Amino acid sequence: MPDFDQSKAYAAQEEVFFDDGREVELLHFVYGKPDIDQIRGNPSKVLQAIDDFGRTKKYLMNVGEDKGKIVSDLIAEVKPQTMVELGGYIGYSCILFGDAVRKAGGKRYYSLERNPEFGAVISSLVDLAGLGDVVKVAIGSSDASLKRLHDAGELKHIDLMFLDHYKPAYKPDLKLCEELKLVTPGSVLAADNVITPGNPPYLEYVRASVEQKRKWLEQPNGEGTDPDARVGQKHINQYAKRGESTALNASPGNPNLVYDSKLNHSFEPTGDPDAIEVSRCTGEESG
Ligand SMILES: C[S@@+](CC[C@H](N)C(=O)[O-])C[C@H]1O[C@@H](n2cnc3c(N)ncnc32)[C@H](O)[C@@H]1O
Repeated sequence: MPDFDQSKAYAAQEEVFFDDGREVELLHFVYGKPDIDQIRGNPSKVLQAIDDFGRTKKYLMNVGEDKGKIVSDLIAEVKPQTMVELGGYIGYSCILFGDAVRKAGGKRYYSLERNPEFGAVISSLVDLAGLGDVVKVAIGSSDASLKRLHDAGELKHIDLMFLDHYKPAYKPDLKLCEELKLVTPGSVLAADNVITPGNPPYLEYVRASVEQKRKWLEQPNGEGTDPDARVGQKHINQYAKRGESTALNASPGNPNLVYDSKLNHSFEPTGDPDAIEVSRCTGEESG
């Protein structure tokens, strides 16, 4: 793994580091750039402008260049027709990966974002980057959006999924995708922040054997809809401001799916160590 280039570090994360007006401030910053006409229609230049804000103004919870490269390389290899991200924020990963999906010959990049203000920022910057033909932003809780897109027949299969939203929702949302047959053998998952802040329940699930997953499913009370206590309370509290429900869907998933799962070490845009877990669904055992 290459070292982190400190000259590219984002500003440090503050106690309150999102949903404090900085997302709209970012829009003014980007659209106020003297070279805005060169930025229009150019995904790399839009990303540069966002990085510029993150480095010189305020921290932004973007995937960043280093971890972003792991997923961009995966897109070039997997060549997904359909890619879904859970958690879009201001559109950094959406623009980086939406552009990579288009270059790899893919058709659709769905960005699922719960906060409507953030969703509006994503749409504005995606439009600025000229990616409106590939990207579709879906506003709402990820599980509700997955169900809605599936039930409408719009989302039939997920070739590659980037998980980067509410940490306790990674595992239940994956299980929902399994149940809806959106994730099947051939699907690939890339999960962000599995070290910072960490996500033990998700890692345990994608690394478990089919036998273990069948045993968990047989447990009398199931897993319930409360966040797993192993995911930090600090992360859970961050989303309390809007009074959004933290209840999780209780899908049984498909325990018969087999994953080949590997940790890829890298860095947050601040330089803090983090990793992306890449899990390839390689098969399905008969039940
Ligand atoms: C870390 S940020 C995403 C960063 C983005 N993927 C990037 O790298 O540019 C997490 C985002 O997930 C959103 N979020 C949290 N819980 C969600 C849920 N249940 N459904 C959809 N979005 C959610 C938050 O509003 C926030 O914008």
